[in-house]
Amino acid sequence: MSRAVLSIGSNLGDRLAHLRAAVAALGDTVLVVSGVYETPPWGDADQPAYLNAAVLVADPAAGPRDWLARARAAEAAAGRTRDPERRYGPRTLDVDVIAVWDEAGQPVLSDEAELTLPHPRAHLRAFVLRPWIDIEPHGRLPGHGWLTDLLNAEPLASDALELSPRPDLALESDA
Ligand SMILES: Nc1ncnc2c1ncn2[C@@H]1O[C@H](COP(=O)(O)OP(=O)(O)OP(=O)(O)O)[C@@H](O)[C@H]1O
Ligand SMILES: Nc1nc2c(c(=O)[nH]1)N=C(CO)CN2
Repeated sequence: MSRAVLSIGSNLGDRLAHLRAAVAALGDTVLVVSGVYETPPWGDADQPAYLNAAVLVADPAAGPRDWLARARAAEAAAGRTRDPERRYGPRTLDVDVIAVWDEAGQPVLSDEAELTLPHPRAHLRAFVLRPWIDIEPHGRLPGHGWLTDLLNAEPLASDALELSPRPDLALESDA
């Protein structure tokens, strides 16, 4: 059983619809979806606020590259657009593969440019860790430790105060 945590984010157009489209595109691989958070832009301040969430997915047949391909397909399904000139600029939908575990429950590590695991900036991003804690309160980011420790220490603790839970924006259509 390969398991993965994906981070989804949107700050252009109908942000909630884009997140919902991502969850729909992941189909029955989706085990749990976090709450939705409104988050200040990270890495490039001059853009609108994001909606972010985390999704736990599983598929006995999927390898790490399959999760990347599915992330890209989910972005395409939501009509991903972005400004190619801006590294951390606005986008209709971003789906990142944060971490993958193999069938034995061991974290998959990779330093390839096309798929780096765990995601090389996940430990710096409250907008990734906070939603992930919703669905795995005792989770660990491989190589970095407990999610709650990471989020409770500076500088992420300050960033976490800037995240707004949006319980009014449910992602699962049957929620
Ligand atoms: N864990 C990963 N998840 C998603 N993409 C990855 C990962 N590791 C490497 N990549 C590669 O990163 C490249 C850029 O991805 P993307 O456009 O989503 O980056 P970004 O969202 O602008 O920045 P960031 O990766 O910091 O969120 C992709 O071509 C992809 O192959
Ligand atoms: N709050 C927030 N900021 C970001 C996000 C995101 O999903 N949420 N994604 C980015 C892409 O690299 C850059 N900055």
